[in-house]
Amino acid sequence: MKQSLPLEFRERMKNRFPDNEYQIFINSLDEPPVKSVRVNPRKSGHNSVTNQPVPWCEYGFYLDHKPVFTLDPLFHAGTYYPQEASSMVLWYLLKHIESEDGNNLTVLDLCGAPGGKSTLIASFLNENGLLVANEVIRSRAKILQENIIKWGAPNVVVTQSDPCDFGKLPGIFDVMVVDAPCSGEGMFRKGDIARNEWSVENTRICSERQKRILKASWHALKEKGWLVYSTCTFNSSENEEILNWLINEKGARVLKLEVPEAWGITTVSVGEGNGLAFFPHKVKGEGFFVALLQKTEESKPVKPPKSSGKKISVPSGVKRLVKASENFFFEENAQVWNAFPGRSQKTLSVLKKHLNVLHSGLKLGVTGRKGFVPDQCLAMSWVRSDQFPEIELSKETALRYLKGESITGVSGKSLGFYLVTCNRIPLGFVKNVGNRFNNLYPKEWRIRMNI
Ligand SMILES: C[S@@+](CC[C@H](N)C(=O)[O-])C[C@H]1O[C@@H](n2cnc3c(N)ncnc32)[C@H](O)[C@@H]1O
Repeated sequence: MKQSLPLEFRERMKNRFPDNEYQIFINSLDEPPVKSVRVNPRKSGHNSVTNQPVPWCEYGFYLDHKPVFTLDPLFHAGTYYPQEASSMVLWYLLKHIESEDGNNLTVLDLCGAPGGKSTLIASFLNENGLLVANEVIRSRAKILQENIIKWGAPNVVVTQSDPCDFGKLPGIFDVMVVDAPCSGEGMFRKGDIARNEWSVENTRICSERQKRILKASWHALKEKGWLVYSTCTFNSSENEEILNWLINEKGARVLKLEVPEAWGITTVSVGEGNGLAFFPHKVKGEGFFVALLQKTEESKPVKPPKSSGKKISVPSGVKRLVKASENFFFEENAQVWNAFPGRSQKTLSVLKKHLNVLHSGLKLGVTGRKGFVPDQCLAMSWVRSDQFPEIELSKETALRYLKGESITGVSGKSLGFYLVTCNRIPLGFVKNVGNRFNNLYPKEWRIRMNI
């Protein structure tokens, strides 16, 4: 039995709908949440995809039941991401931007953890695009980093920085996604936490925080750049009011978005355009609000720092680890090798100057006393070349591998590193040391659940 809805929330929502619709809306908040996943188009093999597509996102699917994701090796392999269906509408907005500006975009996901929107953007961008996935809270930034690595895209930078730090990077992003921390009214079906934490005062605090985040980072958007602003809440102080504030304070233009009626999305007029509101009694998804805005102000792009001019010699064995290695630049730091898309090298140097960069591109491995040790990031990457022999594991053995156990029952293999797979999808590395296969799966990613 869920906790009852806050009285003041009910009062506010009464004014949004006619009487009979209000009751249908309220009843819908006691229904179980809708289950959905978004698959990774660069890694096949997801076994729970249904024939019920999410209409506004090419790779989104509804599920009839919620599997225990932790017990599915393909979840750990980054073949899909459990994502709430309404928030996948970001795909539809990115399609709109693509129709005007193409797909070679530099995108910032400012409030990124745990990574739902970031992995969606990483799937959307082509190889010339760049995503900066940021999260200000350190522990959450680590989760974002893990999910990004599992997804396998080479053109992503993960940062842990305050929105103010992005203000030091004028005119750098074509698109900025601000999926703002909010009062979470749209999550009322998911449990009691959002209901318990809700208060009128909290919606006010959230609204102020949202303005602060936007004010601090606005400079980072290019002139004519796009802002995707979203929350998972219904109240206007965190939605329409924020858009009006952006119109008045920043001269932003709110786009008019057309959506098919069959989707059940409500358009809410703001300025010369509209926001899209997702009400759970009308759409198959949770409560959500999103709008697309365009910056009209001038923003002089920041100059990249002068390159050190230092050319390093990259061992051919390192280059061979990556497909189309000519498109990457390779860096070595304290014996750790990293590859990053050459086209975005200058942007990366700007980011490194002002932000706390946790991850950039593709960590290949470490050259130690006993030779090169490949990194987990390489196992997960979709630009890894076929340099490592594979060992296919059953689901049971794969789960034991993901718990950190060493692999047994494999014989007749030469010494060295192997990529272990399940359904031919890579999970990580093992090293055959003769009498056993050492498990190289990162300790902090291990499954702790009983299997
Ligand atoms: C709605 S969640 C983001 C969800 C994420 N975009 C996704 O799709 O998985 C909002 C995020 O904003 C972060 N956050 C909280 N306070 C913040 C602040 N003052 N500035 C920037 N981000 C903040 C939270 O830690 C949280 O990860």
